[in-house]
Amino acid sequence: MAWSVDMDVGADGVAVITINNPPVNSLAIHVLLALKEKYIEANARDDVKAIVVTGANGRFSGGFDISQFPKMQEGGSNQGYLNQVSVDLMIETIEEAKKPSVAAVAGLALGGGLELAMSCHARIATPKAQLGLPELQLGIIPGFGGTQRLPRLVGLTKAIEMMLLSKPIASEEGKQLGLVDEIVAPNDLLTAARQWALDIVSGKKPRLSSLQRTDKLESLGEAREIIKFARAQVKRTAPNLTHPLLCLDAIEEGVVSGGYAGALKEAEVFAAAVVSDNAKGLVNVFFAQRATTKVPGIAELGLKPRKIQKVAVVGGGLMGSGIVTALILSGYSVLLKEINDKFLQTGLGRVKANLQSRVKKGKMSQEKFEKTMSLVTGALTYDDFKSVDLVIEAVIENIELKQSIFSDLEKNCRTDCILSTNTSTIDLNLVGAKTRSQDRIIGAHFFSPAHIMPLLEIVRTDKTSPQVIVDLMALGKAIKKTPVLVGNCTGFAVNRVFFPYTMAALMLSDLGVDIYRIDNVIKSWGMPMGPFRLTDLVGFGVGVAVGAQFVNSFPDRVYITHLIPNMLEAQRLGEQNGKGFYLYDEKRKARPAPEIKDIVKQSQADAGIMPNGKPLAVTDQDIVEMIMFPVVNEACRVLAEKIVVQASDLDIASVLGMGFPPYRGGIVCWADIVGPKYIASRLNTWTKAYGDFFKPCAFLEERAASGVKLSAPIRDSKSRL
Ligand SMILES: C[C@H](O)CC(=O)SCCNC(=O)CCNC(=O)[C@H](O)C(C)(C)COP(=O)(O)OP(=O)(O)OC[C@H]1O[C@@H](n2cnc3c(N)ncnc32)[C@H](O)[C@@H]1OP(=O)(O)O
Repeated sequence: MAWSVDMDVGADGVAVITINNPPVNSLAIHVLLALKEKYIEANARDDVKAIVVTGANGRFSGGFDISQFPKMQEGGSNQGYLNQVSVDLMIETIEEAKKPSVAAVAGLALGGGLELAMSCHARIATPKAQLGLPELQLGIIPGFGGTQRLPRLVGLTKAIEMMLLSKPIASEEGKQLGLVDEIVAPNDLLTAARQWALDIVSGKKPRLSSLQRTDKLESLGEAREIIKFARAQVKRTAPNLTHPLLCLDAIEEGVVSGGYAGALKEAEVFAAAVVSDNAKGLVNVFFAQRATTKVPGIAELGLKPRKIQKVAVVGGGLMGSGIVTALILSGYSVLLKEINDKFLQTGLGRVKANLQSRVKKGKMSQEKFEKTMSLVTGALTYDDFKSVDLVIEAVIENIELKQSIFSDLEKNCRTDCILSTNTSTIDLNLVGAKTRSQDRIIGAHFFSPAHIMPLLEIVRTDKTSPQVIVDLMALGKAIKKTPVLVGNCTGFAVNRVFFPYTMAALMLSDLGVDIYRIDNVIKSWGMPMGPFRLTDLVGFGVGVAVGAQFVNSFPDRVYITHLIPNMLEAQRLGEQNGKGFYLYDEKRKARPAPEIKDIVKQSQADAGIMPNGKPLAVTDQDIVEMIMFPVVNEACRVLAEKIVVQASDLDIASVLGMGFPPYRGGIVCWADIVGPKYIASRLNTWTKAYGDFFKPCAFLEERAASGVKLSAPIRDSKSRL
């Protein structure tokens, strides 16, 4: 896209420099260099008294151009001028220039954008501007002086909060804190900024250099305490992350040794953070999230999503009521259909309870609750289905039942109505087998609880029309989900890729490794819960049913254990009845269940796979690898079969669907960082010792041998999509 940095010198002697780099006026290196050039020119020109810097099209700047990070992270380009921006541009060219600068901020001033504004001698903003330093969410730290100037403008406590939480603030709060000097209407922005700049020249307003200020900083002793407290918080809440601590190091250096020394420290730690694995992971997640709707073969068609106004949900169980909740929360009218009044009332009750929990938490007013609830209408027949644009079927996983519902839907809905199913296991071609509407049949696979989990797998068959895909993708976005398009196979993308997660853990238990140790290690590594705690949450009944699907579909690579059936036999159903691998109190807090020792021992004896009958000795790293590498292996199969259109889809799906730690970048990104060669060699070793469950697939072996990343596109295999 065309970019420019333009300068316009007015008769009043103010040079207005405008950054124009759509869509968010990001500060790519070439943009920063052009900005520097304009500043040098403005400072040299006799007809310029002061400078105003602003962004085109109502946005100041979204910060440094994030798309330039991956190349640096792969070593394809060094950081070059990026490391000099803080001193060379922000300090020497802008802040210390003889002519004053004022930032005219509309829309966004994030990251490097806000850092540029803070290098100016004043900031004028529009009421809706958003100001923040969200760099930490990308695994990096502010690198253009933000760690120094923000504490000097708003005080240490608030600055640390804004940085550690990557949380922007609006103009009004900025004004109260001292980050913004004046708020004006958008039409007055440039006039007000020009005037402020001239007032600095004439001495009516002070010329303030943020880096030199100390008036907002706490005393040294107090500042050290605040930083110490923040460090302890980071270590407790994000023990696997180092960049928040690096950020605090830079802040502390500035508080102790002055802003300039702090800026030098910041540049040093910024350079290290940019190439860290956490930054690689989080930057990957940033782009992966935005790439899911750019589907090759569909995006080029230029189809516009049709308007969906009314949706019918068939089935008011846990999933159905969660889906209804997600829809009405985004303002959709919904018909909830059940087979009898009792089930209908239960379903509506669940929707009500979902919303009431928001009211209780203060996230929703009573008035909004009533308005939202009024969007759902109950139905016991298909009489009103002619009025709906989309149906989401969410009944139990029974093929005959789904087939009969879909043939009813075909009879009762308009011919342009989209017919979707929330099935997580059944082949979509079977679901629609008794209809002639295959082109408008599609999977809408929500994750439980559907009104909370952010992922929506959109499953297409080879007959689903592109228009229907575009429509459902748009609906997904409208209800604040990240829609990921996947192909039709057992478990689709997420459940399929993660089925070895539990199986590997079960094998480790049969090998003699303590289940609570396994869960603790996996949790410390970054998953929200270990495989045994997850099994309890999902429930043993569901676990057995889903497990059977995988055993049927992929018999070459399953591990079958007696542990799960034995637990079921002992009436341990998981969270559902308060006892599984853990015991649960009324608040659902889990604690180990010593009484399962015998069940575990029995399973170990039945399996008979412990080396020489003794428990396997493993390190924590072995545990992580023996559980996560089989997951990588299955991800490779999903890539090879083109169940997803791009590796980044699997990354974001693993993060949003399974809670894979985003700072590890998603399953494929992480595997590329660890190295396919290492992963394949470990899997081969375990295959020899424990069988084909671990056997690396052809795709993984091939990529390991060729040195090509797993995430690199596949060129020659037949698509399943
Ligand atoms: C040295 C410095 O300290 C380092 C830095 O400045 S690092 C950058 C710090 N800035 C950020 O983290 C902001 C990141 N961006 C965002 O949070 C959001 O994109 C936003 C709030 C700016 C806009 O959100 P929204 O309007 O919903 O649009 P969104 O879809 O996210 O972005 C629009 C497009 O701009 C791109 N974009 C957004 N910010 C970008 C950035 N800083 N660099 C490059 N591209 C960016 C997105 O990738 C997207 O591209 P696409 O249309 O091709 O997918």
